[in-house]
Amino acid sequence: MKYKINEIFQSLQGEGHNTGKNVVFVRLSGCDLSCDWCDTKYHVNFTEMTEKDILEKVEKIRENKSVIITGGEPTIQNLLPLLEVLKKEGYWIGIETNGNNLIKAEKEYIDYISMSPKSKTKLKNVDELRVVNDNITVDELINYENEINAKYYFISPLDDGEDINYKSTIKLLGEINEVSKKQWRLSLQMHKLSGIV
Ligand SMILES: Nc1nc2[nH]cc(C(=O)O)c2c(=O)[nH]1
Ligand code: SF4
Ligand SMILES: [Mg+2]
Repeated sequence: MKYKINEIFQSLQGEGHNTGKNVVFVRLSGCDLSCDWCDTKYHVNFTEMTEKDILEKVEKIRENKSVIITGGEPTIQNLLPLLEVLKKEGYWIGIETNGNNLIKAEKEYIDYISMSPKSKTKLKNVDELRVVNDNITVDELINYENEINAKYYFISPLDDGEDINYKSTIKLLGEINEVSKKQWRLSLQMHKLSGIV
C-alpha cells in the first residue's frame, strides 16, 4: 500500500488525555474537510511511502513503541496494512480523527481514538472527544455529549493563526460544567506553548 505521508517525527503528545506521552507522529496528507483555521495546511505536501517504509522510519527515531497517526485526516487512506505492521511489532497506536468516517476493522489495532469533530460525525464511540471552540455554544456541546460516547471530554481554544481564544474557552468550560452530566476539561496545545514540535 502506498501512503501519502506529510511528515514523521518523534515528540510528546501535546493535547488531550495523553498529553506528555512520548510518541512518534505519523502525519498523513490530505483531508475531507477544509476548515478555515486548519493548522496543517501543509498536509497538501506529501511523499509516497509504503507501510514498510513508514515502519522503518518510525523504528529509526522512536524512543518507545508508541505512535499517533494524525493528519490531515488519516481515515481517508486505507490504514489497515499500516496498522497491521505496527501492531505486529507491538506498537501502541493512537489516532486523531475528525470522525467523518467510521472506524471498523481498524478498531482491532487502534488503542486510542481521539476525535475532534467539525460537525455531525459518523463515529460515535471514541476514547476522547476534543471539541475546538470555533464559537461553539453550550447547546452544541450538549448535543455532542449526547451523541458521542467517550471516556474523556475536552474543549480546546481555537488558534486561528492570529489569536487564541482562551478567555471565551474557559468561560464556555465553566458554563458547560454547570449543566453537563459529564466532566468537561480544558485541552491546550502544549506542544505550541512549550515550543516543541
Ligand atoms: N506534539 C504534538 N502533539 C500533537 N497532537 C496532535 C497533533 C496534530 O497535529 O495532530 C500534534 C502535533 O503536531 N504535535
Ligand atoms: S478536519 Fe482537521 S485537518 Fe481537516 S481541514 Fe479541518 S482542521 Fe484541517
Ligand atoms: Mg498539529
